[in-house]
Amino acid sequence: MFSLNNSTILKNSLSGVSKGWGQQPPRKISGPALVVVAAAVGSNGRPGDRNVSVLVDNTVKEIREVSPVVEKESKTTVSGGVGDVYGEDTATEDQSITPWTVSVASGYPLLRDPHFNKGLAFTEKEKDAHYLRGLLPPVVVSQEIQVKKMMANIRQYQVPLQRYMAMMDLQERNERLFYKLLIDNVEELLPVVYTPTVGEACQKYGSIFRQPQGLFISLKEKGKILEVLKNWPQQKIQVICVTDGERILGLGDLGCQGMGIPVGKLSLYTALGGIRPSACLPVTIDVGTNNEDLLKDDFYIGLRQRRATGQEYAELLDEFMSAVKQSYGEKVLIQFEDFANHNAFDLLAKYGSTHLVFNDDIQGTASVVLAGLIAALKLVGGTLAEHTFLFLGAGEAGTGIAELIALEMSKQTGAPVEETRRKIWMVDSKGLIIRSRMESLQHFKRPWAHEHEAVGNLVDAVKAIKPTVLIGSSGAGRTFTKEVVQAMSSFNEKPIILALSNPTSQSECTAEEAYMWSEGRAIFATGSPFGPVEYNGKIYASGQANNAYIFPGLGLGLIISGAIRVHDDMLLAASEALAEQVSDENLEKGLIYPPFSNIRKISARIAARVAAKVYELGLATRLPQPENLVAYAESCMYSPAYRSYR
Ligand SMILES: NC(=O)C1=CN([C@@H]2O[C@H](COP(=O)(O)OP(=O)(O)OC[C@H]3O[C@@H](n4cnc5c(N)ncnc54)[C@H](OP(=O)(O)O)[C@@H]3O)[C@@H](O)[C@H]2O)C=CC1
Ligand SMILES: CC(=O)C(=O)O
Ligand SMILES: [Mg+2]
Repeated sequence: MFSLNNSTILKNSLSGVSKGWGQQPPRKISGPALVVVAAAVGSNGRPGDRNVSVLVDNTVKEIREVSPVVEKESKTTVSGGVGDVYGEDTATEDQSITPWTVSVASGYPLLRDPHFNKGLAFTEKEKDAHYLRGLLPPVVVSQEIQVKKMMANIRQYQVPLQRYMAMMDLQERNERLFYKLLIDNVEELLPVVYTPTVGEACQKYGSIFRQPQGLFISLKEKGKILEVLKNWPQQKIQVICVTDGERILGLGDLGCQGMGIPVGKLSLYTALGGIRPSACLPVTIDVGTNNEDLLKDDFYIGLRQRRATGQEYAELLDEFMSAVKQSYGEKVLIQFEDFANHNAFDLLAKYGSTHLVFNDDIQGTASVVLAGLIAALKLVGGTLAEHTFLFLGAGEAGTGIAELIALEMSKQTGAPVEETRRKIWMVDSKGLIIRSRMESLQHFKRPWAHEHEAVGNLVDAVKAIKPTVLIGSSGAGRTFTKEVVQAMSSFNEKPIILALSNPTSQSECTAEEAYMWSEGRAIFATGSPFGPVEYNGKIYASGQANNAYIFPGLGLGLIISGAIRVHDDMLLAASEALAEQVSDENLEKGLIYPPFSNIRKISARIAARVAAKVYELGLATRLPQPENLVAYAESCMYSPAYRSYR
């Protein structure tokens, strides 16, 4: 679909084109939306196709108008007197028809277009101007009433997945209302559109699939990715979130069904970071799956083959990265999400110097955890370098966080990073990472292999290392046992314990367990949200250590400055900006993150700090630098309020 704002047809009136149900005769309009739909996927360049010129923002653009193949054969009329213009009713199952339509987005199609639909909020004037009379009941309601009604509806669903589906339905029906709902009720709806519910949605994505919400690029599209990108209705893309579905949260390989993750992340880019929805493109690269259950599942939506690896994988990714740059330019931000670590680090290293890329699991998580630690120091005292860190899980999240902490320590103390890394220890599935294991370690674990005797499990590692900070990033649930938390609490007055793994089922421990086993002393945060906990008559609220605090603001900062590369200093800037948003009041409650209810203000501040760093590093292309970056960032943010249609 081509969505053309404030457009007027220049030439080639659409009168020769068949009209679909409820479409109006062709006419000149200056309304909200001239939408020309050419949804004939796979029908490129057939005889009968022609180009149509339209005026978009004072520029003449050519679009391809696709002819229906069976039009000539379908003169019959189906019962009820409705002309079977497209032949779709009379065609037999073995005849081909083309699913195409060309329409002006008024009348019925306007109600079916999620970008422009306002539902019951169309005004009387709009109903007249846009052929909506009779298509809607007489009432005209405000967006606020619509929000109230939708929230009441959503709250009636007890099952989280039903809430998720209700939100997705809304997004496909009325995009602005979806974002208004999400922005105004962010703390309540974040767990619905994001972790933990999005995890279950991905597991069941095949069963609940209704409408494509992003681009599926599989091995079948090899050699054609540039064309595939053109099938997406929007062409002014600023942010892409891409996954290959191999490490979806802590749920493992979900193949093509990982699509829920880029869709969810990008809805946060809009709701939390103010990036226009039409500028966001969710992508799933499908190279197969090694998940046997999915391969056997009738409802699985992806390629039914085991994962392609090596050159075949690399070539598809390479074609994708080139096509993206060619289609959207140098400054499109590409966020890698939930790739398995054997690809994630390599992709980041490979494209980090040629594209504006960012790995959320490695870098975004690092930035959010560092922010939480900077805030936590106000509660426990000392500098970063005076603390000792132990990670359970030495993958993308764990080693990414560790590296940023070591970098920040190095900046603060002047000591080389090789030295500051020694304050950080890691346990993986084989025990403590130590020098004697060096030969067998993946490259990203090697900097963390310190001299020590072998330690086989977490509780012994805690007792041996005596960390002040324990961070869970293993994806393995319930690994912070009573013994582990009690050991941490035996030598720390206020142990800092972060259980980062998602979704809730994979959390290293629950909030209740953390407070109970530490006798209320833990400074605790989790990747997925937990409600407040009462222990010994006192209420404890834990924060959410999730990269959702960082990537929307970081992305906004990169975009408003026209950044061409991501640099570690930008991650540090984002951490500092986030840590500064933690108030004394938050800290008094034991919270090391500010509430999500303020997230748009927080994102604007993060964006401003990141943009300032982009300018400072000479990586900005939007010149001159705005004087007040916070105000500028706020002014650039998407608002979901309805627009008035002429
Ligand atoms: N809160 C947030 O914002 C974020 C949370 N996460 C979460 O972090 C988790 C891990 O993600 P990521 O780092 O990308 O995953 P990786 O697969 O890259 O790393 C997982 C690591 O955990 C280790 N591990 C797995 N099981 C165990 C176990 N039972 N005991 C000890 N170590 C174990 C693995 O060991 P080995 O190498 O030996 O196999 C590996 O080192 C996921 O649940 C994810 O949802 C991720 C990003 C952001
Ligand atoms: C939050 C996130 O990015 C993850 O769990 O993978
Ligand atoms: Mg992730």
